[in-house]
Amino acid sequence: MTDLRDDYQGEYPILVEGLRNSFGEHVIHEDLALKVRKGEVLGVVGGSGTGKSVLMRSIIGLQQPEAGSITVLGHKMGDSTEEDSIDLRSRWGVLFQGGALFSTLTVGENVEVPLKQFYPELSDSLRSEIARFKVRLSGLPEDAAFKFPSELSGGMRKRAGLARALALDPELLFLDEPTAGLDPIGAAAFDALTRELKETLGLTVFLITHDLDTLYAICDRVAVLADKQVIAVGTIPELLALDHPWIQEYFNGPRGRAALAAKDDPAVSAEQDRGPQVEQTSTPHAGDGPGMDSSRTGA
Ligand SMILES: Nc1ncnc2c1ncn2[C@@H]1O[C@H](COP(=O)(O)OP(=O)(O)OP(=O)(O)O)[C@@H](O)[C@H]1O
Repeated sequence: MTDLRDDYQGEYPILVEGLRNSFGEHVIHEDLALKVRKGEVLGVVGGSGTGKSVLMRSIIGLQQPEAGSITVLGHKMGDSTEEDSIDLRSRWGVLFQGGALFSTLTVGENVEVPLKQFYPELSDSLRSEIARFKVRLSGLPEDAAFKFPSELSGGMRKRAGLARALALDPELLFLDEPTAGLDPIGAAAFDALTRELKETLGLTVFLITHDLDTLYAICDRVAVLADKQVIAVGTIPELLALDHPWIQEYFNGPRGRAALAAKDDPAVSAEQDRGPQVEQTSTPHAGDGPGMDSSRTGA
């Protein structure tokens, strides 16, 4: 297998341009563009059904787009040889909604699945040792490796899913609503773990969430999906400077204000305030509402 791990030096490990997805008459994305920066946690938000999961599935090759180009770690999706696309798949990890663990396998065996698939030459003992390490890395006690998913709490199952996503030492981590269904303490702990792993492992994280606390706590920037496109990308203060109605309602509504009030870490706040200028990635059109012209995108 070709090893492409060292050949990517670019600024944007994920580049999406002109993306179109539809199911029958139902157009989900039209001319959607997005650039994910290396080493950032990018939050992806949008109303229900705006196509956040379909976007993620398109990026990781589980959804064949009708048009557009998607470049991941310098490789154009769809253009690679079979060997290269297998190699590419080993460079990202995915935590799907609900964890998607195999219920008949223990946690450790779940983590071993991708190891077996991509590195069949590993001995059983080494594979099992790596799996136990990933389990611990995800904040679970080592004995969790020997338990079945049904024996774990929801929060522990999420961590088990994360352990599997980290099995191959990925450069990119995709998380689809990781804190959904967790109690506030469990959700905060998962957020802290995500941020810590991102820092220590140098991950780039694509994070779909409805959780405002998560956005405030760990996201470097947030991309907003609406009207079939990514209508804006920026730090939360930058997004708040736009007077798009959905953005205002989302971040400035009662829940948004509560999340802001709950955010008590000044370091996170300072980091967000220092963030880069907001990018407006879509072409403004009638549905974008007032304030989405390019003269208003800078915070
Ligand atoms: N395989 C499919 N076949 C038909 N329609 C689909 C398929 N997958 C997704 N859709 C539709 O595409 C739209 C976008 O779905 P998607 O799951 O990406 O939304 P989302 O933004 O992630 O929503 P939520 O926040 O509720 O999870 C929805 O209307 C959904 O019904």
